[in-house]
Amino acid sequence: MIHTLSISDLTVSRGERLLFQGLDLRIQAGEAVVLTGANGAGKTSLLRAIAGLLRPDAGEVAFHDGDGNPLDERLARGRETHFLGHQDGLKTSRTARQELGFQCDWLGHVQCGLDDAVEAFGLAPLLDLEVRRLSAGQRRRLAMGRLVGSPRALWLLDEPMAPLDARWRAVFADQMRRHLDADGLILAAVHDPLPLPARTLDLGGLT
Ligand SMILES: Nc1ncnc2c1ncn2[C@@H]1O[C@H](COP(=O)(O)OP(=O)(O)OP(=O)(O)O)[C@@H](O)[C@H]1O
Repeated sequence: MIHTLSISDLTVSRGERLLFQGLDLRIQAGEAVVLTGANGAGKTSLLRAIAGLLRPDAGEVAFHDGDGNPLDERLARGRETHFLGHQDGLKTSRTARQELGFQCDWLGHVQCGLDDAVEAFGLAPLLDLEVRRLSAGQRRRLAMGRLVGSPRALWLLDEPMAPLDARWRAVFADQMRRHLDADGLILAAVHDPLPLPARTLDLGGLT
């Protein structure tokens, strides 16, 4: 299981633009880090680089277990990491039930986790609706169901709270606390503070 995420001397550009260089960051089990910075500073790009969806120009992203042994990058990313991006990544023609079932099967869930996801994010009344009929906040709650329905150590979250109302923000904050208590790791790009203890990495950038 991922115990430590280490980013060393990371440099990322998009097109001609250098977003950041020489970036170092270490996150351990039970820790949350919030990623701040102006629009376009490179928060999403950093999350994508960690997830293996964007190739950095230089530097290293490494994963280690609790004994300090290096983990295979592909397995750490493919089996132990959740990436919740701006797009919820849901198929709109399926019902919420079908989509949650599909997503959690694909990600390797256990059945009780699926029930927990429904319970955690109040999904029961939505399960027979097509995803296309859900509001933005309801879709985000469905997408969040994956985090609980298919437990993985590292959560990479891109403005996770954005479409949620106050009630569901509080619920998600509680889920994040539980994840940290269970030795999970969280890196979340945010524009508003997260309601939990977290270190901050500011990518700065022009407004
Ligand atoms: N596919 C792409 N090709 C070229 N440039 C891109 C691409 N995606 C993003 N960029 C550029 O990279 C820069 C960083 O974008 P990124 O989405 O990482 O910023 P961000 O900090 O997450 O911004 P926001 O707060 O607006 O979500 C921006 O200038 C953006 O225009």
